[in-house]
Amino acid sequence: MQALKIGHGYDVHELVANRDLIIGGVKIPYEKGLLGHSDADVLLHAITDAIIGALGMGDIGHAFPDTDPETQGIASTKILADIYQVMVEKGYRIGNIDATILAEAPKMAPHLQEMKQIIAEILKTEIENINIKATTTEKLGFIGRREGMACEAVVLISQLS
Ligand SMILES: Nc1ccn([C@@H]2O[C@H](COP(=O)(O)O)[C@@H](O)[C@H]2O)c(=O)n1
Ligand SMILES: C[C@@]1(CO)OP(=O)(O)OP(=O)(O)OC[C@H]1O
Repeated sequence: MQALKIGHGYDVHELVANRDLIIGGVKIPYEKGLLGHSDADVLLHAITDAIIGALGMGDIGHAFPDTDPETQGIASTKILADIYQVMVEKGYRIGNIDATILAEAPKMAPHLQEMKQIIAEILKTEIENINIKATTTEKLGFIGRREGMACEAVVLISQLS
């Protein structure tokens, strides 16, 4: 029987002026962007953390410390691609991913298909295996006040036969 493993990821970044808003590898037009040591792609970080979690290897900050000057401004597509390689070397492939972006604005819906395409390409899986959705928090809390965004992701990985 092929072994299945599940992982969960959660990430938060602050919204600030003079930063690009990059989510799921897509640059989204908006008045603010997410702050981070990397490009602060909250969706890719949650997915990366979910894969790392499924592999039982800790978290994204362990693999990519935010104190490393070498990775300042790194694209999170690169981080996800690196973790994908680790996953393959350990003998696993993606089963499916389900992720939820928590953001009051802007609308993510017009960009979800492109995000899924980018993620499916990096993880060498069918686009049908990737589900991404978005919700507001009904103007409540730091997300509702547009001070930041969060993302949750779950991933199933299965052993290569
Ligand atoms: N940043 C967002 C938030 C939500 N959406 C889409 O709008 C729908 C309604 O959101 P509620 O939080 O009011 O339930 C939701 O189903 C998403 O499709 C979005 O695109 N971007
Ligand atoms: C990705 C890393 C590394 O560049 O930095 P940030 O962009 O600050 O993102 P965070 O979600 O705090 O995750 C871990 C970090 O080590």
